[in-house]
Amino acid sequence: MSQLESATNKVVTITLNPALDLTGSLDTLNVGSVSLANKGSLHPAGKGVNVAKVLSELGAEVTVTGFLGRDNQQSFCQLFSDLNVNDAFIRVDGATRINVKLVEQSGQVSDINFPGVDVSAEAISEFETCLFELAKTHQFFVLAGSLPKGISPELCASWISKLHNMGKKVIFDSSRAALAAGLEAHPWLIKPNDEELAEFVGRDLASPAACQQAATDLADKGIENIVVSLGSQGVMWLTKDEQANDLWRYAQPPKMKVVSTVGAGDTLVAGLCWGHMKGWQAERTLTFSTALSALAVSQVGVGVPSIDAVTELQKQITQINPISSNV
Ligand SMILES: Nc1ncnc2c1ncn2[C@@H]1O[C@H](COP(=O)(O)OP(=O)(O)O)[C@@H](O)[C@H]1O
Ligand SMILES: O=P(O)(O)OC[C@H]1O[C@](O)(COP(=O)(O)O)[C@@H](O)[C@@H]1O
Repeated sequence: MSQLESATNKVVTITLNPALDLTGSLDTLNVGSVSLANKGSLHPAGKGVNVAKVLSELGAEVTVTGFLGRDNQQSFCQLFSDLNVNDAFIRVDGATRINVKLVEQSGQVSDINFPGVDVSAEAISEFETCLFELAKTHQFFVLAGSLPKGISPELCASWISKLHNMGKKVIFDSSRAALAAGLEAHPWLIKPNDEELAEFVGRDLASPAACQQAATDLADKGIENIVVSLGSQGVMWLTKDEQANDLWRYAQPPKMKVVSTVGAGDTLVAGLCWGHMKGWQAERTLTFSTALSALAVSQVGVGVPSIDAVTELQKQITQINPISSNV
C-alpha cells in the first residue's frame, strides 16, 4: 500500500488566523451601555483549530498549521499537547487575536472578530515549505477561517489551487473576499453558511430553496462537494455524483437547547471530513455531521463529549433525500 493509501486517518488543518475566544454569558446584551456577564471563558480557537479538536477527539491523526502569535501561544500549545496533535504552526511576532462572543440567555450570539497578527514574507515562505512537505504524506487538508494581514485572498487561493493540482482534497471554509477567491481555485468541498452564501451572491437568501438555487451555480466552478449550513434548519449538500441531476441531500436536526452556536460550523466541517476519511456513504456522513454539529450548540466551545450522544441524535435527523432545486 502506498504512503497515501494508508493515510486515511491523517489530516492537516490550516488556520491562517487563529483566535482566543473570549465567551461571556449574559442574560441580555445592552448595546451602548453596561452588560453584566454571569460567567466567562477564554480558550484557544479559530476555525481550523476547532476542526482539529473535533477530528482529534473522533480519532484522527491531526497536524495543525497556520500562523500563531509568539506572545500568547501558551494555551494553544497546551491544547495541542493535550490532544496529541502535531503542532506545525509557524510562530510570528505579536499576539494572536482575541475574539469576543457574547451569548445571551435566548441563545442569540454577538460575535466581534478582530483582524489578527501581521504575517511577514519570511513567515509565509516558512509556511509554504511546511505545507508542501505535509502534502507528501497527507491527502486531506482543511483550510478554514479568515485571513490575517499580509495574506491576500489570491495567495490563499493559490495554495488551494496547488494542493488541488497535486490531487489533494481541500475542504475550504471561509468568508468574504477569501471565499470568493478560493471558490475559483477548485477546493474539493466548501461549506458556506446561508449568510456567507448570500453575501457571495449579493442577494438575500430567505429560504433553503433560495440557498439551493444560489449554491447550484457554484457547481460550474468544478467544486465536487457543495455544502450549505442553515443553522437550526440543518444542512444541504450537493455531491459531485448528483450535480448533473441537480439533486441535493438535506438533513434537519431536531430542536436543540442552545447554549452557544459558536463552533457549530467548524464541528460540521470536522464531521464531513471524518465521514470522507472513513469512506462512509453520503447519507451516513450527512446524518453524522449534522448530529455532531447540532450537539455542539449545547456547549461552549467545540468537542465531542460523548460519541453515544452523537449516535443517539443521528437517529433523530430528518433526511429529505435527494431533492431538486426545481421543486
Ligand atoms: N440552533 C441549532 N439547532 C440545531 N443544530 C444547529 C443549530 N445551529 C447550528 N446547528 C447545526 O450546526 C450546523 C452549522 O451551523 P451554522 O450556524 O449554519 O454554521 P456557522 O457556525 O458556520 O455559521 C448547522 O448546519 C446545524 O447542523
Ligand atoms: O476566522 P474567522 O472567520 O474570523 O472566524 C473565527 C471565529 O470562528 C470560530 O472558529 C467559530 O466558527 P463557527 O461558529 O463558524 O464554527 C471561532 O472560534 C472564531 O473566533
